[in-house]
Parts: sequence; structure tokens; C-alpha cells
Amino acid sequence: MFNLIPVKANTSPIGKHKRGVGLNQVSQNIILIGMMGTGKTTVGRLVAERLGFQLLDLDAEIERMEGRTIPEMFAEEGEAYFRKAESRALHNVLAAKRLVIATGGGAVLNPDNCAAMKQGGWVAALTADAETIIERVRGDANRPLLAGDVEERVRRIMAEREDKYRFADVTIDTVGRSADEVATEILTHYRG
Ligand SMILES: Nc1ncnc2c1ncn2[C@@H]1O[C@H](COP(=O)(O)OP(=O)(O)O)[C@@H](O)[C@H]1O
Ligand SMILES: O=C(O)C1=C[C@@H](OP(=O)(O)O)[C@@H](O)[C@H](O)C1
Ligand SMILES: [Mg+2]
Repeated sequence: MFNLIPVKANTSPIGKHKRGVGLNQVSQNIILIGMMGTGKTTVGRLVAERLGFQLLDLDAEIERMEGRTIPEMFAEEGEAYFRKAESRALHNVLAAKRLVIATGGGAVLNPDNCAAMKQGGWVAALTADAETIIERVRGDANRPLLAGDVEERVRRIMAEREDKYRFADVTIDTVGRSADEVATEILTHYRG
């Protein structure tokens, strides 16, 4: 099975919301995309807790599948290998329902992944400016693509991926907002 992370019971029943969408739609997976450091993993957990969904962090799922960490995978096999594992993991988990899926920032690089995400859930893109991202990820050794000159890497990768997150159903700026506030905004949009 997947690496599902148990979350608390729903403390905000959807039924209380007047503008809630139909039952079918509120069981639809929520998929978070966005550049590294925009808060997908952190916010995903909060959204899952509030909705009574399971959080599935795609990076954690890949690590579980592979029995090694992402930095180890990059070092031992290279990025192309990681991307294949990422794509496989994504397609597997999209078969499930009522998940909040926090993807890795590069999951959008493969157009097949983007099509599968559109098909398999409601997609929210998180954004932040380079300065905010650099501040959030500096000193974290778990992102091999940012090893070395973090500032240069973040700016370069952001430029390379500029248009890759635009297919989302909604785009949410996280700058100057707490993870909790971002989660609230996601839920407001999701419930319509
Ligand atoms: N809205 C926010 N405001 C401030 N810090 C945040 C926010 N969202 C996430 N963070 C912090 O930024 C870092 C990266 O968050 P993470 O959830 O791992 O991002 P991602 O999964 O998108 O790479 C973590 O230290 C997290 O606590
Ligand atoms: O943007 C990327 O290419 C990556 C983002 C990471 O996830 P986060 O976006 O959760 O940091 C992780 O999947 C890997 O290090 C590659
Ligand atoms: Mg993450």
C-alpha cells in the first residue's frame, strides 16, 4: 500500500458550508504542485487534517518504494532515474480517492504527469518569490538539486519552470501567509 500518513478526524465538516460542492467532488483528490519550498508538504498535511483526507507526500512514497532517500537516489542513480520512479509513484497513487497529494516540485516536468494530475484530481499550485523560497530551503540538505549555490540554483530552476505550474485549477501565493492561512485558502477554493 501507499505511504499514507494518518491524520486527525475532520474538525470542520463540509456539510456546514453553504457553498459546498456535491459529494462526488468533495471526495476528489487534492494535488499540490509548485516549486520547492512553496510549502506543498507542510500545507498538504494541514489540508488533509482539516478535510479528513489522507496525506500522501509523493517524495515519501518514492523513498518507501525505493528503500532509500531522495539524495541517495540522485547520487546513486541520477535525476532521470528519480523522475521515472516519481512518475510511477504518481500514477499509482492517483488511482486512490480522498487523498491530498503533495508532489515534488519537478513532478510537472513530464507532460504525462500533468495530464494524469488533471485527470485524477483538483490541482492547486503554490507560489512564492525566489527570496522567500531561498529563505525557506537554505540549510536543508534534502533537496539535491539545490546543493551548492542555493540562490543561483533556485533562481535558475524557477526560470526553467516558469510556465510549468500554470495548468493548475487554482494558483495560491504563499508569501507573507502562514501555512495555516494557505491551507484555509485552498479549502475555500476547493469547496467552491
Ligand atoms: N506559508 C509558509 N510560511 C512560512 N514558512 C513555510 C510556509 N510553508 C512552508 N514553510 C516552511 O518552508 C519549508 C519548506 O516547506 P515544504 O513544505 O517542505 O515545501 P515543499 O514541500 O513545497 O518543498 C519548511 O521549513 C516549512 O516549514
Ligand atoms: O523540484 C524538484 O525537482 C524536486 C523537489 C523535491 O520536492 P519538494 O518540492 O517537496 O521540495 C524532490 O521531489 C526532489 O528533491 C526534486
Ligand atoms: Mg515537499
